[in-house]
Amino acid sequence: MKIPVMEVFGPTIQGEGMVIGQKTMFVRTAGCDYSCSWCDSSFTWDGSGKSFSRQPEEIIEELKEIGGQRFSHVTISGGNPLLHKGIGEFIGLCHQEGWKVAVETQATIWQDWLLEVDDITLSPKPPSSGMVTDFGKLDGFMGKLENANASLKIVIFDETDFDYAGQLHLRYPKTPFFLQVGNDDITTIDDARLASRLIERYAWLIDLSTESSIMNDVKVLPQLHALVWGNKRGV
Ligand SMILES: C[S@@+](CC[C@H](N)C(=O)[O-])C[C@H]1O[C@@H](n2cnc3c(N)ncnc32)[C@H](O)[C@@H]1O
Ligand SMILES: Nc1nc2[nH]cc(C(=O)O)c2c(=O)[nH]1
Ligand code: SF4
Ligand SMILES: [Mg+2]
Repeated sequence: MKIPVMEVFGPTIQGEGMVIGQKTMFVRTAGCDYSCSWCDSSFTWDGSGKSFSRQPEEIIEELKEIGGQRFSHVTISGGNPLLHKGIGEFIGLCHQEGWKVAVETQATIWQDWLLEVDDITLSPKPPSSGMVTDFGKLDGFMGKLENANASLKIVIFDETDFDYAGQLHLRYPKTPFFLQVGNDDITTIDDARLASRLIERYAWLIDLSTESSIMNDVKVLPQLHALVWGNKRGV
């Protein structure tokens, strides 16, 4: 079953969340059921980017062409990869190659193949995104992942987002919980200025977290790739 692919790149490092720093390839799929106001990958869904429909075997070949022997971990992001049923077959092929597989999703659409994923990052969206979380649906989603290696990663832009994250952490206390600095300048090409802005925002988020009695067992992270490469695509 074909999968619409936007870009394949790497090896690079995972810049976010539960396996931050992990050397990995990326497969970015097209299409999203959300339209977050601050989406740093809006080219996957706003019509400004071009995707190609690929069979799972063709994506495996492309990964080998680009990454050679220099990787053993593949991260599937998007857009929302959970829109695509064909990814199940792709994950099976990655495992046959001996590669681990990670997925990034906002946790709005279920596919049974999610249970085959080695590192699952769930990123429900805070109020600043303009999206509204269906908590009932999310409960069902989290329930099915009880025995999986899943984490929650919430992007924070303001104190309302931080309160939303607190609610989520209280609702799912057993799920490893990550707070991530929001990038509020996703178009600048001034990398030095962006890095200093993001470090400032990181300090602000650390302060909020250390002062909170809800956020005790949490990890507070920047987007490492944004600090290293700014808003550059394909890294
Ligand atoms: C582009 S999304 C694709 C996967 C999926 N649609 C999702 O949102 O989880 C990948 C990750 O980037 C995060 N992200 C998107 N825009 C961001 C921004 N401006 N600042 C910080 N993180 C951002 C998302 O919250 C998500 O965790
Ligand atoms: N290096 C790097 N790490 C990432 N972590 C999540 C990404 C994404 O866009 O999903 C991403 C990305 O695009 N690049
Ligand atoms: S859910 Fe992810 S890809 Fe979709 S609009 Fe939001 S940040 Fe972008
Ligand atoms: Mg990104």
